[in-house]
Amino acid sequence: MSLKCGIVGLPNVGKSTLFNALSNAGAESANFPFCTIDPNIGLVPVPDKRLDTLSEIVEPKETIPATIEFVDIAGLVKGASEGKGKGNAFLSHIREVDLIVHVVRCFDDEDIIHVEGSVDPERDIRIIEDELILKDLESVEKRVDKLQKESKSGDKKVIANYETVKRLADHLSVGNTARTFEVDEEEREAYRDLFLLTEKPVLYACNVSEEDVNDGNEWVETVKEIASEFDDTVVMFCAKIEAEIAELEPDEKEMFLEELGVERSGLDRLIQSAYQNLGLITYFTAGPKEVRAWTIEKGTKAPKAAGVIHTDFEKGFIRAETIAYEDYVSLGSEKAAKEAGKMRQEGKDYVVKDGDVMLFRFNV
Ligand SMILES: Nc1ncnc2c1ncn2[C@@H]1O[C@H](COP(=O)(O)OP(=O)(O)OP(=O)(O)O)[C@@H](O)[C@H]1O
Ligand SMILES: [Mg+2]
Repeated sequence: MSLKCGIVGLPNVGKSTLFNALSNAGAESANFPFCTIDPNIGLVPVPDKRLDTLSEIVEPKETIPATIEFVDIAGLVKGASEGKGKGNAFLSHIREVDLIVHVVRCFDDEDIIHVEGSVDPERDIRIIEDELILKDLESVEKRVDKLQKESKSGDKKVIANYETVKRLADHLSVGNTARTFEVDEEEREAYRDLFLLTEKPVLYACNVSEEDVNDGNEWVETVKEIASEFDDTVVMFCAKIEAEIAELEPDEKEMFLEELGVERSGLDRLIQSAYQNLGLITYFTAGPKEVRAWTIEKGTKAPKAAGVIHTDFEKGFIRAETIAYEDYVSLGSEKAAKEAGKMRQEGKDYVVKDGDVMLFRFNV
């Protein structure tokens, strides 16, 4: 399972610099996976200290991190929803993503052209949001027309759906996002399959100057205020620094970060936030051949989690031998955890927890 994050924003705000840093960072992390699927799509490893710790204990042949997919989408301009600047193609790329990483320019630099002529995160966010809303409105209006025709049949369900989408069209047309539209699950059925752009969760990535990378600036505060309204996450980073860090070897990277006075790079924080925002958690498998992080959605039960490794594991699931990450590490080995009674036998209704170290028993 690979969930996609789309990097979205105005032109020239640092999207590609961020994407390149992400891809380089992956290429570097030695034994696994940055793999470029397309110049603009990359599988990026999710940094996780726990995986490194397990690996130090087990000393496997290979260590394999979880990954998420990032897509670098070309800059959107005002009028994109009417096809300006290849807007329609770019907007359709956004349709395919699970999370929008909205890069906002929060740095001043006369040499770097800003399409709107000045730095103003509030205005910039609004421009992008408006284009997404307009595109959604277009899809919803088509649905309104279709359901209006169909509702002539007198079918109660169709009429109810028609009323829902009409209400949604009104909501969007005054500049609101689909996320703030109040509906219950049944009503949402009327338009769920439209995959509206403004229903997707957003993570704001504030691109600041080198000087502001530790303390931020007023522009970042503005973005935080906007984001707080919908509980969206804000991550601050400097694309320029990240591009430099991505070129470094892992030990050089640590030294560089220490000099900067930060523990994790902006990129690492961004990847981790994206992962969390997608509602994803990690469980581990740990053996001499490989120590590996696997991605599941929060709330996944053991058989389905096993199915991420192999469909046979799910079909023939018997039980999962589970050790919590903390127990594994504090006791120092699988064997010690087992002897201390910390290995649990979990059945098919067990909801897998973040950090569980698991061994699946199954028959085929
Ligand atoms: N934090 C920063 N400080 C200074 N310069 C930066 C910073 N981030 C990016 N830049 C510079 O801004 C310019 C535009 O960056 P980039 O090409 O990544 O933008 P983009 O959003 O991908 O643009 P487009 O939408 O046109 O593809 C580059 O010259 C880059 O080096
Ligand atoms: Mg670009």
